[in-house]
Amino acid sequence: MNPQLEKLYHLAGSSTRRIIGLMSGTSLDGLDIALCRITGSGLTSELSVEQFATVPYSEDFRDEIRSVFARKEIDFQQLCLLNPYIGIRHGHMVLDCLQTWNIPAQDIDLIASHGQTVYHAPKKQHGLTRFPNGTLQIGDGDHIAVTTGIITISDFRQKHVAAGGEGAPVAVYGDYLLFSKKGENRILLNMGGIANFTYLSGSQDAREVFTTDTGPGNILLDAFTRLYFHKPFDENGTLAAAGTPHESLLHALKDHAFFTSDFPKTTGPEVFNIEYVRRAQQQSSTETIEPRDLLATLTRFSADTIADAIKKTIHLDQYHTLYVSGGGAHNRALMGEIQRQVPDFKILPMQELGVAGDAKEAVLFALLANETVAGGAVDFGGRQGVPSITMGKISFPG
Ligand SMILES: Nc1ncnc2c1ncn2[C@@H]1O[C@H](COP(=O)(O)OP(=O)(O)OP(=O)(O)O)[C@@H](O)[C@H]1O
Ligand SMILES: CC(=O)N[C@H]1[C@@H]2OC[C@@H](O2)[C@@H](O)[C@@H]1O[C@H](C)C(=O)O
Repeated sequence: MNPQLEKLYHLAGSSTRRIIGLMSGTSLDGLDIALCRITGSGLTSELSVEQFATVPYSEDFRDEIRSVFARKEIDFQQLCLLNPYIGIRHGHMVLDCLQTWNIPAQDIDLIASHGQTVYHAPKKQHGLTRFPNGTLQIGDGDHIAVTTGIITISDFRQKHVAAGGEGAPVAVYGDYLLFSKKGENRILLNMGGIANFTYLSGSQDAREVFTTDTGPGNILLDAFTRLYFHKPFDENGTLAAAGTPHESLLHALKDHAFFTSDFPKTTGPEVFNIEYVRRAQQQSSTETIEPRDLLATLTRFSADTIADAIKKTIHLDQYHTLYVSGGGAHNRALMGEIQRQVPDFKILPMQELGVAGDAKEAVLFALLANETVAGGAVDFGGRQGVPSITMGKISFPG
């Protein structure tokens, strides 16, 4: 037997695994690195986060990615080169963290790498009937494995697409295994560049699980804060809080097919970008709006579309607790607006469930890898959007 395969075989049979989850999302703020200890698999998985760090991307690295990010037309050589380059850079970021944490690479069983999404094209968005849903994550797993010497599982979203999904949201699998609780209806809202949520029924029945993207989270707020205030994001939402939302612009922003198409659905910066807002400004004759008022309007846009998606898909006559994660949880203007729209919900930070909100997505990829080697497919009842599968491709270091 190939010794690497043998190693993996033993790993699959052992009771506990140490897995590093890697996530770099649509905000391009950096690489989230979560070292997790996972015991068991499936609904009996027990996970503890031993270490967590976000390694910020340098402005140069961000610009390299931006040159191919969510663009229909790109320099193809740049994409070809970024695929190994991001893998190698991510590998080195892991090694640097391990050194800081004083943990030898040999003590790590697996890396679970999401990669960098560069383009997301669900059918509902591209509209080309002869093509399937499409999504592309780069930063190849072979390069991470060879750079770190650690078996790497990567490219999770393709199996989801192959099984009929849109390639996202995939956090739902880990959400269900780690955070569903008998007797409590939970909504786990993640506000990164794009916002999404998972609904976990208090029945704990996997077939009642629901997940969808809702539209923009921070992505438009970041873009206009950068443009007008030369800062990476609207810290704590203070700029938006100093402005006044503009109703006709808000109306124009919501006038898009994404918001009327059926749930579940996914989206990305291919749709929600600066040009999207500029078009809505033209449509509502608000081109000269004050930057703070624009941010206040965009904050309402995110909050309204998040609350609308929840109200349209979940029966609100029952008691619900909403747990928030992702960078948007730090934005008080956004959080305040969401609470105003679902006044009966108890809103708590993800931390209450034992995982820090900023670490959640990286942790969930570690859990997906754990399922790939030691678990199996949970039966979500063939429900559209949550295929019953395990995901990821395995890369050996040698
Ligand atoms: N203190 C803060 N105040 C306001 N916003 C914040 C704060 N800290 C982080 N953010 C926001 O969170 C963003 C990063 O969030 P996160 O890392 O969850 O996104 P992501 O994982 O890149 O996106 P996605 O989940 O869509 O892939 C920042 O770009 C910023 O907009
Ligand atoms: C294609 C892609 O990378 N989508 C991301 C993005 O960021 C948030 C939202 O859009 C979500 O659907 C997804 O990530 C999370 C981790 C998911 O798949 O659950």
